[in-house]
Amino acid sequence: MWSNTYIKYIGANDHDLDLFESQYPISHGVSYNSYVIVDEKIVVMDTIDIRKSEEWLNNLAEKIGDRPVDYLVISHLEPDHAANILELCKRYPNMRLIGNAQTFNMLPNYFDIEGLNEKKVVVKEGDQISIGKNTLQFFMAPMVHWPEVMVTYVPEEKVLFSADAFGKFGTLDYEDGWVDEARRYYLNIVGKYGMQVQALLKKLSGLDVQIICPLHGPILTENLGYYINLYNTWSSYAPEEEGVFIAYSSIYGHTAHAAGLLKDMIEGLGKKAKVADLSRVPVSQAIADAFKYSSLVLASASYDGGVFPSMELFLIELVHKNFQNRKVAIMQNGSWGPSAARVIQGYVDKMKNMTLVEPIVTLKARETERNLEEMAQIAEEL
Ligand SMILES: Cc1cc2nc3c(=O)[nH]c(=O)nc-3n(C[C@H](O)[C@H](O)[C@H](O)COP(=O)(O)O)c2cc1C
Repeated sequence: MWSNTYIKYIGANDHDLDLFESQYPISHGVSYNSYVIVDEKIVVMDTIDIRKSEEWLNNLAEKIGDRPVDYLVISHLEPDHAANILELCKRYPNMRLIGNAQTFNMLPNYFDIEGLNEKKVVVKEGDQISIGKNTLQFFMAPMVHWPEVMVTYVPEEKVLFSADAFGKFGTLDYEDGWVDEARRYYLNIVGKYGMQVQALLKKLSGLDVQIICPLHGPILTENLGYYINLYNTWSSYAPEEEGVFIAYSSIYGHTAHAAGLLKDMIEGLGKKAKVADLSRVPVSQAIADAFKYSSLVLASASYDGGVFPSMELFLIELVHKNFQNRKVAIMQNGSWGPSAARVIQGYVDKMKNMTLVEPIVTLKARETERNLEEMAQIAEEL
């Protein structure tokens, strides 16, 4: 793990949590990162999830020995980073808490901290605090993805403490190439707030950042342009890759079969296509793939005069995450009164700048010759 003369990692891996934020499956766990800056003052950069308090307190003690903590910087109050604020206040009664006005509005919702008024140091955009050889400089990042979020820059080390930005699922002892789990993390958790992320990226572009210390996932030490470009793509709702994501919901398998045929047709034209069964793939994965590719196919069985539930959940999430700027095609299946397309279209209408590729394909169980012709047509146009 990267560290330098002043900045030390004191976080912990969680290999056992099943669902992050009670909804995202994390088969390779997650890390809760926390850092201590050991300078003339000792500064802790965020605490940690309650599940790893003991390990974190031991890590901190190992780095600072008997020296007391002077400051705790609170980047935001989400419990996976803030659960130990009260505990740290008890251990270090003279410690000051650094946050912004909104941090201190919200802090009493979580903890009763004795003497909070004397402990708090309220910072605003651009404020600086000297801690010895180094300086902490604060930049507000409201709604990335909580209202009180702020990031901290240490100009002397060219290090950015980026809060949840540039984070990912997966523990630090699991190597996976970063991008897939960072995409799933970003688009599901922060995806709705593209505009606010764009504002933060604009602010950061004026800083000489060479190291990014996020609150989940590895410290980023090289090739930062790659990560920043991806964040720029994701937050501007642009596709990352030309290709078609075919998301289907099927009860008996006919729609699944048609989705597979469409994939073959698209690939036959030399284009990239990926298929996902929405009843089996986690919706967070399907959301990440929908954002990754330039075109989306929504294919579903009809269900009780509407659309199959796994498709409806996916559509609700797409709208919620501000999904936009894509080509979209619709396929419905219904053996007696097809109703899926009407519902799907209602959701697509709520998304910005979507181009519907026609015709809408209606299957009545098995695909017909006519269906195959229609599918060939949408394969061409996607
Ligand atoms: C509970 C239930 C409700 C259904 N509701 C409808 C419906 O409203 N309209 C319709 O045409 N078919 C309905 N169907 C039938 C399926 O949509 C139809 O068999 C379709 O061809 C299934 O495609 P699949 O093989 O991809 O699952 C329903 C099936 C079930 C199990």
